[in-house]
Amino acid sequence: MTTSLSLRGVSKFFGDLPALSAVDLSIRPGRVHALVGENGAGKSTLVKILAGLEQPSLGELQQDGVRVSFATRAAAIAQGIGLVPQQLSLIGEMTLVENLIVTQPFQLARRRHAEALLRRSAESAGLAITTDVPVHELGLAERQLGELAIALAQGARILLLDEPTSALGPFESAGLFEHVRALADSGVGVVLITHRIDEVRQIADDVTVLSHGAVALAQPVAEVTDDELVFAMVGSREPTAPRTSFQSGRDRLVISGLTANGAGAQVRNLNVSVRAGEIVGVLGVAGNGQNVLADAAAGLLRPHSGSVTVDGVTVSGRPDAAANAGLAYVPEVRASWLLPDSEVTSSAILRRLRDSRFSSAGVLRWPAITEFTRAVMARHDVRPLNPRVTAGSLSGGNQQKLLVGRELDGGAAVAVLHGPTQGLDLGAAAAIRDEIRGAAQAGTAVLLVSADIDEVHELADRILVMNHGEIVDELLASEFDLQRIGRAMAGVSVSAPSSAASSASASASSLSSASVSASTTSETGSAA
Ligand SMILES: Nc1ncnc2c1ncn2[C@@H]1O[C@H](COP(=O)(O)OP(=O)(O)OP(=O)(O)O)[C@@H](O)[C@H]1O
Repeated sequence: MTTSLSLRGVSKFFGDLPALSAVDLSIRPGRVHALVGENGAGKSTLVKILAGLEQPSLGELQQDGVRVSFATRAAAIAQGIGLVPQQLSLIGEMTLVENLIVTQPFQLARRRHAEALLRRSAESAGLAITTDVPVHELGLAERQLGELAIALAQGARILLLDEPTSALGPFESAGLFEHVRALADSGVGVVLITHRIDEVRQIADDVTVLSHGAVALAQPVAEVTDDELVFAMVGSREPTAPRTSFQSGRDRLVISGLTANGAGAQVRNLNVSVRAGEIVGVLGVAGNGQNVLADAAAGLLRPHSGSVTVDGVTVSGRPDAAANAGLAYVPEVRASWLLPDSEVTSSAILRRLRDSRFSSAGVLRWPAITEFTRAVMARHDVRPLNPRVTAGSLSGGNQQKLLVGRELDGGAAVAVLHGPTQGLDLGAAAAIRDEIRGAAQAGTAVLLVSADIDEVHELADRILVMNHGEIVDELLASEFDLQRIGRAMAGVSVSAPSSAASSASASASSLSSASVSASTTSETGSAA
């Protein structure tokens, strides 16, 4: 059974601030509707209204042409509205089956029934999921597919996907889109929030651009050009500064013989050093140990063997020592490094609690903290510029700007950045890349772990490729070769004979097309 869902003249105010203004939008069976717009444009708010998590201040929802209201998430689920939120919502200690049961405890009291339902829903959509381990042991891509399977098991006929690909590499994104396309072809209506124009082209039938809460453009994708989309999203901007060439400095981050276990992955015998002023990019299909490398480099994981030093100080397994040695860290999951329920001030000084400017004799100095927070927010364009709002009320992109800004401010010795621009719009991503270049210019050694090949291409002086927990290839920026990187990411030996290379050619060509169109995005981002 199919269903359509629309918003008619919907506005949403938080206090006096309008997050949405008189928005019309229709989601139709069998069609994928892309929702794009700058950070803070109102995309997540719109999706939350469709999902029953927020109520419109004005206007109405219609399902199959009839006025409806979803007072709660459960009410929307009952009407077939599935949601995969931006911050993944699964409970880490539970399996996917248990996560499904807690959403519908009455209907799914029997575990065997819930498990069969989840498996059946996943299989019918071709999703490979693991149902018998706690969710925190799954990689991000697997969790995303798990959320999708749960939405289907709940009977979703409309799927709301809030930036499902922001932390995924091109392989996982392509895989996810295949499933989404198949679901749409079976009659499901899909809303996809994304910042990437190549993704709009790849999968969407219709596109709506939100700008400052209002609809700036709404058209079938086939009838709109990239330039029109970019202009509707960002207007016009100054070009970003190119990276000046890297002058070799001393080793600041040294990882020697590192073997460690982390969330669902292992790294083996890694040797990486990053010099002052150097940006080393790490690429790999998600789940191949990049997050373990990043956590270990930040001192958060105790390795089985090997060590991590920052300016000669051993920091492995010692996050305090890492912070004292001047290590900045932006983890893949930003929620773990911010305090969403507290005012932005708390998140801004989280890593500076012992700074004498902000506390003395155990007493916090709030005027200084508030002033500092306001300055961080202003410097990094975090909106709204109000230190008193909770960090969790900031849009996803503004949370990311706060986090990256907080970490890079103050001249770090080493910066370990995992997906620093994920979830950012073109302008904000360009600003963060400028900050990363600026930090390197000032002598910070940067380890940049990213799923975004274009970003690594644009920033890195050297590129490492990871597969199955090992570094399988290393290239200088001047040796950048997409086919070679694609083969290494796909686990095909770099010096593979042509028969093996041809088996990887499908992945390499999908990589290539992802990147060609993605480079359109970043070029427009910098040129627009
Ligand atoms: N619960 C809330 N309380 C106060 N303001 C909020 C709340 N939720 C959202 N906002 C504000 O509404 C505006 C729109 O936010 P929203 O999260 O919808 O943007 P977005 O387009 O999804 O951004 P992003 O791309 O960064 O995720 C922002 O200014 C945000 O700060």
